[in-house]
Amino acid sequence: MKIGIAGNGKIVREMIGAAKTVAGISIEAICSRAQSKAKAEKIAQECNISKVYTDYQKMLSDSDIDFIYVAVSNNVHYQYTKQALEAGKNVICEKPFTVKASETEELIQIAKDKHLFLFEAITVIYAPNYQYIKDNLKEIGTLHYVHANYAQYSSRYDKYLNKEVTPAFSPESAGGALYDLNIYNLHFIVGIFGMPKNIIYRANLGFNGIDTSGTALLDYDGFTVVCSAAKDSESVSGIVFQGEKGYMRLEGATNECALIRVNKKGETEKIVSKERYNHRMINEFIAFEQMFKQQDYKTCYENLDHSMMVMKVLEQARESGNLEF
Ligand SMILES: NC(=O)C1=CN([C@@H]2O[C@H](COP(=O)(O)OP(=O)(O)OC[C@H]3O[C@@H](n4cnc5c(N)ncnc54)[C@H](OP(=O)(O)O)[C@@H]3O)[C@@H](O)[C@H]2O)C=CC1
Ligand SMILES: O=C1CO[C@H](CO)[C@@H](O)[C@@H]1O
Repeated sequence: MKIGIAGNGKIVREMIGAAKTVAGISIEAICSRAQSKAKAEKIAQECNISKVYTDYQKMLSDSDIDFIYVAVSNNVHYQYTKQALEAGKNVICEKPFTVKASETEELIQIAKDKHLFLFEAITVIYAPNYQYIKDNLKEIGTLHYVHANYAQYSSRYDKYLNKEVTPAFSPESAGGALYDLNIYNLHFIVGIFGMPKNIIYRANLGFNGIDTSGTALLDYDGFTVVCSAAKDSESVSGIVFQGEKGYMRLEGATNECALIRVNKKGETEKIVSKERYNHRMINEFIAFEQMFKQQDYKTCYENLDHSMMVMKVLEQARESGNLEF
């Protein structure tokens, strides 16, 4: 799996560190807009990447590359991914897939038509602890309440308060708490329970109309799920599943899926900590490499069906929260 990276931001360094630990993956090139060439050059130098591009089309015509990792701001995921697929490259696209559900639908169709791999870089669905909860949730009996909360005071929020808007807080870049953090809760919940019957989103809007935090309510048969996320305040993050026979709690940030506590009536607490690597992105890159090596389009396209469902939920939440992008 020979990867060319589009982007030079915070996640790119993390991805390089994680992907480099996976056998079978190499990073061939990095591409940045001309105005930010220096940032890409610095990453290339520090991370030992041999090629730096400032022209995306040139990177797309590089025959040493078979995958593009799209790690630019959310509003340009669609454009970058579409161009890559049309150039015959497989793509790993950062979360959230696109701004609109119809864009994701179109990308999936192009990938299928061209028989290419298309992965959403979403840690959650590749985490062993997510799979554990999915497989074992029935142990706690009939569910009545689920609450997911991912609250992390953003390293960019102080700038935002000083009216310096980074992509993570910009409506033009499709940033905000729903698209940046609550997306992880939605992947987790939709991955387990499927499409909700009804979705509403109530946002706390900042001075530029971005949701700095907010809560989505997802109605399922017999129970409601609360999905909250905050970039403007810190709290205890996690997901609680409450059933008639007990409760299960995923501890910590939803994208980490670090630890599960299972408490069943009359039993001592069970702690589950399935195999984890020292970076949350390693599991997903192992899975991508395996699917590519085994030419496992079936799993890839099943995961795309899941991403598509999440995009529909995300879009309904955005519309219900009156977010202006
Ligand atoms: N999987 C994970 O754990 C994480 C995923 N992410 C995702 O990664 C992506 C990038 O986030 P992050 O690295 O934090 O963002 P940064 O704000 O650090 O970087 C933004 C990147 O987007 C580029 N960019 C911004 N606007 C445009 C544009 N109009 N056209 C082309 N490129 C543009 C910037 O390039 P330039 O320098 O030229 O402006 C820069 O490379 C997001 O989609 C985010 O959701 C982020 C963090 C964690
Ligand atoms: O996806 C993400 C996960 O964590 C980050 C914070 O550390 C977020 O900012 C980010 O966009």
